[in-house]
Amino acid sequence: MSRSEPSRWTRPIPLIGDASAAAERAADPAAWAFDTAERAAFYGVVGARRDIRRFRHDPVPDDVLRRVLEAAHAAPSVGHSQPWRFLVVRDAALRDAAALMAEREKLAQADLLEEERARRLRDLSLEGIRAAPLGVVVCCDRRTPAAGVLGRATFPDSDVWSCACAIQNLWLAARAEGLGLGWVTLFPPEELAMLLGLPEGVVTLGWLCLGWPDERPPEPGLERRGWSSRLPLEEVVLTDRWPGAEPAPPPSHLAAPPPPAVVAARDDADELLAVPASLGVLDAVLDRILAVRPQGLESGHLVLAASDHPVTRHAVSAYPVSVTRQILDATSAGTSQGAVAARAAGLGVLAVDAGVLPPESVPRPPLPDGLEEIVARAVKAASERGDLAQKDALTAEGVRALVEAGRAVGAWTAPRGLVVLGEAGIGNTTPAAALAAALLGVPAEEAVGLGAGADSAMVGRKLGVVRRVLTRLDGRRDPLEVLAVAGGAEFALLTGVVLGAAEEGGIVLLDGLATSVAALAAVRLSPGAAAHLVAGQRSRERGHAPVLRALGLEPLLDLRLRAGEGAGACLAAGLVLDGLRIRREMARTS
Ligand SMILES: Cc1cc2ncn([C@H]3O[C@H](COP(=O)(O)O)[C@@H](O)[C@H]3O)c2cc1C
Ligand SMILES: O=C(O)c1cccnc1
Repeated sequence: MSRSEPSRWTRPIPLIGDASAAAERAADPAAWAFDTAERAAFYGVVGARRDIRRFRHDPVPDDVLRRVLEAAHAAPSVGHSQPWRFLVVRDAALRDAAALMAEREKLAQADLLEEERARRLRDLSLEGIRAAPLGVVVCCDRRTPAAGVLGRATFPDSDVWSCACAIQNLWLAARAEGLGLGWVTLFPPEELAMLLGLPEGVVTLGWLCLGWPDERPPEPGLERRGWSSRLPLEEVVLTDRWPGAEPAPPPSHLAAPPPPAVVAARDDADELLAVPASLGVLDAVLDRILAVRPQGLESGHLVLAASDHPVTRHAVSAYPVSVTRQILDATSAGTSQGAVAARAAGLGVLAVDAGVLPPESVPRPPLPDGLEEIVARAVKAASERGDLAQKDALTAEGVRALVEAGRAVGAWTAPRGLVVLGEAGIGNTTPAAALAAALLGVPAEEAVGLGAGADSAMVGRKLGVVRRVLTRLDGRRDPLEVLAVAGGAEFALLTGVVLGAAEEGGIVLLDGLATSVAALAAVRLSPGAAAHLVAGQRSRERGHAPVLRALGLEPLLDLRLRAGEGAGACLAAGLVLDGLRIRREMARTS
């Protein structure tokens, strides 16, 4: 293919927004700083901010007031919600009433203190409320439901913190202007709200006295009066974990990609002649892949693990057990849905028999480089199988052997490209649901789905089995134990594949629920594995979405598949390989 292109295209500079280039940012990460004198002025203001208690009567010019209020309004707020309202109180009668309220509260609180502290509190001057020409009451309008504001659902009080940030901005701006500010919170909040006529759902953060200061204290007043003193920085800055906290768990030998690799992948993407992140979810996935594997990927393998499941004796699948053998044989013949999808995406196929009866009728291409023997030994070690309801799916020894065999398969596959996971096993959506419920700590109903086509009576039986497994587990979450009690051979093997591939710096592409729970078990064993995972799709199976959420992964495709065999992951693999090719071959700018 001959392409004529200039050796380098010029970088399109956006006419709005951030015009900086990744190359500029890399050349001098500190270039966004203010100059030395400006920084000194800023720290000067921060260091000279004081809580002012004595004020002059001179009026504050409107333009100065506007500037400090603009600074307050420039504060950060949760989800950019701007929950603050600044009530500027000029009415002397209102200020008198507020001062009286604060004085009463001060005396009431002093009565509760021991004598020395009480005397100091009584000495605290609240005269500023009357004397300062302005009161600014910062109110927080809390009437927006927390769930509707980005970032507030988990920290419902972050709207009030935003208002505190506004107060700090106002305070620093006031100091820079030479104004004094005193923050008074000695109010019963409901009384202050009543005085100002605040509606239900609007709260105050106290009263700010604002005016020209009639004192210029070199250090904080409470410090000067010996109320307290500034702690040394070393006492308030801690490292990593709270002193005396439980020692951190031993670090997993797998680590997420180092930050420079993540930034390098982003820098590289910035050079493309394309709208930044134009490929959306795919671009985010490509960035993650290239952070782990800067050299990229051009092909890969579908690792399809298959196994029988004694749980089928409880009538939990709409299909006979013999179908598993058919899928595996069709995979060997290159004609199963998963095998064809793999071929279409340019992937090789490793069909792994983790315990399927009867013996094959189509000869299975043996696994390469001694993996066949490793897997066969593990399958033998894991020959004791259970029905989940009464007996654990596997023994602890069986799980260990299968994980280790999977690890060898992953380690072989990862250096050769994408590691695409697939599974086959009639009945396996029941253990998949049990694993999901156990690892996520959710009830059976949130994990059990229709599988290959259950009716409601069958779903009821699946629920019954999963509940019994969860009862037997009794809250235990150790991943290897969970795999033994609630899993099955292909799950343990695929968990190992994820670990082995991640240890080799590979990228693992997940399919449906079964492959994703196997990956979740791997991540619970070794959190660093998470950086190596890509969610190919979100399937229709009930428990799949919560498992992907727990893995922190956004799926590339959402086609309501219920295919298994890695078919969805292969479709996604095509997309990923195309995306990587686009990154490699498209025009770059400088
Ligand atoms: C013909 C056929 C081909 C499949 N290929 C994958 N599965 C998928 O369905 C099975 C799990 O669903 P359940 O738990 O309901 O049995 C697994 O083999 C899975 O890979 C298939 C299922 C069938 C019937
Ligand atoms: O979620 C899946 O991958 C799935 C669903 C139904 C049957 N087999 C697999």
